[in-house]
Amino acid sequence: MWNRGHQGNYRGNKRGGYRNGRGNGGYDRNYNGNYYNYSNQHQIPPQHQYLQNYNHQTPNTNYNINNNNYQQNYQPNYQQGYQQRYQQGYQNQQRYPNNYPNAGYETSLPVEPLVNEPVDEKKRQYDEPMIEEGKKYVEETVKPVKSNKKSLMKFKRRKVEKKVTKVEETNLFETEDQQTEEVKKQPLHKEVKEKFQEDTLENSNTFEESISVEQAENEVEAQDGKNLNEDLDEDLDKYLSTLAESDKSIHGNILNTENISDDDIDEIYNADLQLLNSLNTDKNKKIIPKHELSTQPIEKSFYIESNLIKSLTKNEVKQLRNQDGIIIRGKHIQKPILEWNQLGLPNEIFQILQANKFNSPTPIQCESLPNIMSGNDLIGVAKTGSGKTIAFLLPLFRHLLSNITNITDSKTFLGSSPRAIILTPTRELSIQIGKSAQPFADKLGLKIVKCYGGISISKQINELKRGCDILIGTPGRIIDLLCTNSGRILRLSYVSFLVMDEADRMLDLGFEPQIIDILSNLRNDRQSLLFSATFPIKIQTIARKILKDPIEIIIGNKNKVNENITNSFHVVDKNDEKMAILLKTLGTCNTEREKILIFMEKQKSCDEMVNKLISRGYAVMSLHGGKDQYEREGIIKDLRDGIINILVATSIASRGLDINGLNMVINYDAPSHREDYVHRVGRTGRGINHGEAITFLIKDLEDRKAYEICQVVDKPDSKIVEMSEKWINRPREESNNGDGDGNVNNNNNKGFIYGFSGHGLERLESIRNEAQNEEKNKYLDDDQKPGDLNNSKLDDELIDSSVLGPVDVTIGQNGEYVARLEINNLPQKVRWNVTAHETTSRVEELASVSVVLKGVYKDPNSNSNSKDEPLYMTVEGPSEISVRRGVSLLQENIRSNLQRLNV
Ligand SMILES: Nc1ncnc2c1ncn2[C@@H]1O[C@H](COP(=O)(O)OP(=O)(O)OP(=O)(O)O)[C@@H](O)[C@H]1O
Repeated sequence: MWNRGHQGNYRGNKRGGYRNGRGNGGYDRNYNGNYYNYSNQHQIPPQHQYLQNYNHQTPNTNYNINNNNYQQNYQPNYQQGYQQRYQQGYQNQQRYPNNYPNAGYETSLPVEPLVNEPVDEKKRQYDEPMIEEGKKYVEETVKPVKSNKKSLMKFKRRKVEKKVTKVEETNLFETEDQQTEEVKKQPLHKEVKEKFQEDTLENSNTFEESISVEQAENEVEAQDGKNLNEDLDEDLDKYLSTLAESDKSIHGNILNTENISDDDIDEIYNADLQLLNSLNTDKNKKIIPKHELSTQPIEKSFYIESNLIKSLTKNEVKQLRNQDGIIIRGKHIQKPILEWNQLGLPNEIFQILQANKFNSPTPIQCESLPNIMSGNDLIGVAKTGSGKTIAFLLPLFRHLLSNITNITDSKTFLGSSPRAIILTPTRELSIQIGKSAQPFADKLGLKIVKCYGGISISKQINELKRGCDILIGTPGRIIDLLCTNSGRILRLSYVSFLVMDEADRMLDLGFEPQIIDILSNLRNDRQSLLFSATFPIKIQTIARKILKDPIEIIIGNKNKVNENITNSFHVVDKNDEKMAILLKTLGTCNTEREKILIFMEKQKSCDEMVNKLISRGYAVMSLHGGKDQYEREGIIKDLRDGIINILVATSIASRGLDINGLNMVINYDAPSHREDYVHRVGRTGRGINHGEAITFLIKDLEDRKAYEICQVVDKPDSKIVEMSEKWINRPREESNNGDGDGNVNNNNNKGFIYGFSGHGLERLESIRNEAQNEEKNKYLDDDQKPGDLNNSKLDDELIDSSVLGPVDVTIGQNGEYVARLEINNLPQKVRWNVTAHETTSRVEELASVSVVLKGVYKDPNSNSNSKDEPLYMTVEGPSEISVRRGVSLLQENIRSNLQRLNV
């Protein structure tokens, strides 16, 4: 019985939840009203007391719905698990009332535990008090309410007729709390509940599809949005449900990808664009509707040099710059400022700077502020935590205050015409920038809207309809919004100020086309800024295309770790040795007061680490791409507020996070690339604070990682220098040139020695490319390796059209969807690239599929009798959409590599 009920709830949860962006398959939100992930065995509420109890209570609890034995695993633990999660949910509802607007109302919780399986005696002594407490609470306060799909539809139809105006009314409330309270009192809620109970009684036998009042309200809320916005026509509704469907499929699939390393799952929406294009319209490409660009003159230059700055001689300026290791290039460069008052900032801004105790500007601020405020485009590269955000925010505000744009609204346009846009690669960074900008915006009367994936698009639409001066967001979601309702919700034609933060990351992820798409909707004469802490050479080239005659400012040694951070290393023989050292390290920290960020490579490892640390009494949570946006924000807030002191995360937390008191970063799994190292450890030692970074490296296995780290750490530890040199001086199987016929010669074991001398960064870049090639070699059979690296042409007919053409998706034995991509006949470089770990793991991550390389390479020109199948890749996933998406990402990679080779 309970199984059926539970399944119904789960399904209803997914269906009800996705509309408001919460029900990301697997998060038992409706069930317990909080962020509990089925796939995480011991996801914890952020109370220390509870952390400890929890661990003892259900050490073997397994709620992993991916597991085929899910029901078996789940059932025995249901009783205590449900009670625990319920309590956890209740605690969280109290802590985050705004996240749980229906807290205190009916929930879908069953009144009675539904199973009576014997509970392990050992556990019972821990469990009983909590079960009793939970049971009591449930009996006293929670009423069971269920309905079914039919009743929901019936109810929704009635709602549509009534044209509710709830959202407009709620805007009148001053605080969110007040709003929540008032909303509860409104007739809408009463009506929702009554109608639901009525319908529920009528249909109480239909258990399978039961959904809760909360879900129903969510659905109705989404519907209300539609009623409110009569002008949002059917297209929008269709569009939203399309998004929701893809959301559902993507997030549902995330549960299956706990082993992926989630460098950046944030950009899932970016990669979804293609998918959305095909789903949303019959056209293949989603076109951003064009708006007429504003031609109002833009005032960009506000800076007037103060007398003191005027008096600085060239030599003095040079000396000042030398002290901070500043390199500055470009035309019409301004001298740096030394004090805030040399900028002519409005009083309101000045007051906030004072309130924040930002007594004087940091070097990146000193150099960039006068240059930006003189109207220049600018590329700013400065270390993590060096104050780049203020360096672009202050000129942005100044720009908006001086450009009072006259926005002409046509009758058909319903949304916002922001005047400034800040693009970020991740949601977290959007939130972080929004947080820094909000106090200024409040004082200056400017409206900020944040738009990023993972949360309800309809809420963002509603926000945009109320106006926006500054749009902060990730490219994928912004494009979605630009296309929404035929471009009547958001247009960028009035944007005169563009910022791209962590720009290298955005471009590096391969989202250049999306960015170009967005930029093509902006005025050409806008002012553009680009900021980052790392700036690899290849990205610089692209950046220069986007900006006009930019001034380039590089503070300190670019791509280097901030010197406020002490870097230390533990070289271990085996992975297993790390845990003991970690515990010893944590033992020496005051984990009650200090905050620590531990980086791991995989989502699953993060969750496992959390369990281990909880069992030792630490207040810890994990953060990775498998968690939905609400959850991620809640976890960061908990760390910020000191509710937890340790966060275990994948590289998703490596950029933008600015947490006060975070004084240690531990790279339990070392990062693969130098930029990642810089950003990860840059979460500590921010502003004027000192930080500590500890990195574990495995002897012999991670020499290359040591090498990467040595490039960005000032005085690296002798242990890792040794590893790094081992990598540099490694005997290396040099590729032979082949004989031109595709036949492979024997390898010569030529020693290939790189030194540090030579051509600086370019030299290092070429070494790095070599390293990447080495990695690619691992994926290929011996007879594939050497070949002709310059072999760029192959007969067209050898490239089977099935590689780039439509691919069949079939259903496998276990109900999974599978597609096959023939890659045997592709040129070697293209094969290497598409099979490289970086490519496949990114595709797996973005499309929530698994990509496997199969078969063996067969020279298309030779008549081999081998029975093996020629090299191919399989893309496997739980939905056709995800598989097609995986295939199209791989094809895109192949296509761009073929183009590069000029095939
Ligand atoms: N002039 C200043 N004086 C003192 N503190 C400052 C100043 N400017 C910024 N800060 C503080 O320094 C910290 C780091 O700033 P910010 O987040 O802008 O760094 P960042 O350079 O963008 O780092 P990252 O590249 O890691 O995102 C923040 O807490 C910010 O409030």
